[in-house]
Amino acid sequence: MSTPTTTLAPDQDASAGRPTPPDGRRVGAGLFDPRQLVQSLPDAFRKLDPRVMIKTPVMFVVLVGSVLTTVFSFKNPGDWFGWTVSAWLWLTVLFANLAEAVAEGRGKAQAETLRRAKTGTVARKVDGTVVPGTELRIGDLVVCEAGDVIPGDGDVVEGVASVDESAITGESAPVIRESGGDRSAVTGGTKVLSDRIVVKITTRPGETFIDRMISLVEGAARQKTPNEIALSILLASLTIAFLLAVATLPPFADHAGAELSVVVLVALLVCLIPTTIGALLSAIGIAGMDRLVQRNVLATSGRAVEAAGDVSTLLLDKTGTITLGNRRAAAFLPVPGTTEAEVADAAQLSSLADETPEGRSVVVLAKERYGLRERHQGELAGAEWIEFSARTRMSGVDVDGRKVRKGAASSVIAWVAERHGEAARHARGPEAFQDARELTDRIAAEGGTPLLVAVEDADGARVLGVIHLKDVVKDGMRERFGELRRMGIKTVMITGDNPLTAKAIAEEAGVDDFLAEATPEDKMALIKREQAGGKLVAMTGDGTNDAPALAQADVGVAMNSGTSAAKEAGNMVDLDSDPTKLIEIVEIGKQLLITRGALTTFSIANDVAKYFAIIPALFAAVYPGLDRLNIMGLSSPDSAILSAVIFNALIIVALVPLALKGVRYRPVSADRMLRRNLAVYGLGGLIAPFVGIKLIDLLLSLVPGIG
Ligand SMILES: Nc1ncnc2c1ncn2[C@@H]1O[C@H](COP(=O)(O)OP(=O)(O)OP(=O)(O)O)[C@@H](O)[C@H]1O
Ligand SMILES: [K+]
Ligand SMILES: [Mg+2]
Repeated sequence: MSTPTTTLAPDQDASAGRPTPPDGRRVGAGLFDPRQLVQSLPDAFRKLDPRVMIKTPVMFVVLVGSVLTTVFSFKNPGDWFGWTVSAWLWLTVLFANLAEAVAEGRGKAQAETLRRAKTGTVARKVDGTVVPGTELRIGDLVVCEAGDVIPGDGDVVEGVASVDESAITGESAPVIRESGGDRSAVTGGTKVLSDRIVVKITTRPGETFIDRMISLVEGAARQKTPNEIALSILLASLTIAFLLAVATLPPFADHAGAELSVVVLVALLVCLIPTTIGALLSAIGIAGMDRLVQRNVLATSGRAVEAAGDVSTLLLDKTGTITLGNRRAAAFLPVPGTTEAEVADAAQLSSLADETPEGRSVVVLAKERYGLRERHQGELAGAEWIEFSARTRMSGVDVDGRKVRKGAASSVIAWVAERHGEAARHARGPEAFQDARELTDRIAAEGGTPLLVAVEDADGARVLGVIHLKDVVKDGMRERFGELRRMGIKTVMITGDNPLTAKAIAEEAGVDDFLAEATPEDKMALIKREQAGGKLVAMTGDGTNDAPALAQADVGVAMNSGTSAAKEAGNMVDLDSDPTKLIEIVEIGKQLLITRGALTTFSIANDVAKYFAIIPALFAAVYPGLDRLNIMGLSSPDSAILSAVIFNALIIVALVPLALKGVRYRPVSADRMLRRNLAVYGLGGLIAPFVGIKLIDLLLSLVPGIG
């Protein structure tokens, strides 16, 4: 294993915890540029293919209507009305396709950049053979050195290196990838900047992370989500109902002595069926995915994004998510009978090989405050290092017949108790730990993490004192959790820390609940319990330990810096490896659902008004009394029908920016949001056409020959 030539410490993973702008939006994201409409025009025409159109039944009906009215117009070439209606019906279909094309267009540029990262890598296998990156198989071991582009996805099995992941994250600062830990996954297409690593390939060529990212941002892998399918069925049913209703009109009109042309019937049908939402539905879904991509989150399915919108329980890690995560040693506190320097010395000794941020901070504090110099590995030949694990909650060293341990109070006390057996000096049993307990409880009550330091030597096993680890709750957490609460989401903090510390931090941060001394099994059990109560659960994770829970959660966000297992198990990956992102993901999911709901409401409401424009127009000649329904006072039957058709088409384009950007979103309960949106978009949907159609009618009446 080569030593890293970079000075970047592993916890300085540059992307982790990168500050996002206050509103969570990257510059440029969500902005709508009218030029996109023009750029997407060719795609909009391509989508006129009936095999593509049939996937949106509402718009397919409009397409058929356009063909019918066009055929009719060819038969009656002198009928300007038929031609105009046909033209606007074609525009309606085109506008719908345009909405989808614009939504897709935003991912295309990103896909292009990604493709560039992919082309032509070669892989050097450990056995010395060189093969093209496309011929790698799962399990192959490849060597990557400074300057190499990593040929495929995998886990580092040997070495540590700094890697430039800007090809996928857009972030130029290098990150550390190393074997063994929760930072072992590497992505094909990223570049090794220093050192040498051996990577075990975990995905087949063509199915790599970048391949998946490309199909994702291009929308190629997009499938309708369950909610979209349900809504599509509703829209199709409405369409069939209106189709039947319109079909009964000719006999009825015949009977009354009125004559209804194909053009008028098609125009009526198109105005009544929910074309607005039919046209915008897929754009809304794509835009939701895109909003996630803009924040460097990749969802494997639209379903995951939707689930994020329905989540009612959020599991958040304490360290690094709610707190800053650089938990540092702040003081060494001796129990009566030992000195501070003794505690510092033992603490430092136990931490010399402890690469966790906590371990390194202990070494630093002992050096700074107590002038203890770092002992070199050479002086400690024969030492057996005990690495920290979340399960044992301890770390330490066995050297020169002396065993030193530091760790969570319960673990260290158990370790000492196991050792001194019947020794006289510990005859008081658990009470012997009273002094230590008092110290740890005091630290924990302030939200600090106490680590007990203990030794076993010729004098027996005993607790020496306590290390006070300090961590700081991130700014603005209380407000964020307040927002989540208003949305009706319960937040649960999960930590391996003791219950007292957990309680103090939970109170300070304002989470609803906490789970202390949590093992991976506890996490899993918690998720299952919440789900059994019919709730959707979201969580983040990075370790192999987290994989089962990530898979079980409805929304499992894996950190890009984490292990391949975690990334495989979750249904989202955060390229920035920022666990706080989960909160934004939920907001994006909610916004997606709300946007879809709002535009559906608007669509159905705005069709009602068209009724009042068209029905009186149809029967004005035979039933003059119906003219009372003509509350808009439209100038003529032809103008009324045409105005309604034109409005019906234009409203689609007018709403494209809203569909892409999402409706304005505030953290309130789903109930209040629903009521508010019914009021705004329902009422708006009712009123807008009255105004719009009247205006168009006025404009049309200026054209000679109409009205
Ligand atoms: N380097 C270490 N050496 C010894 N003990 C440690 C070390 N780091 C942490 N501990 C102890 O182990 C406990 C569990 O740590 P772990 O990292 O699993 O959870 P955590 O960081 O407290 O919470 P989170 O789940 O949010 O990461 C800590 O509360 C602490 O008491
Ligand atoms: K309509
Ligand atoms: Mg931890």
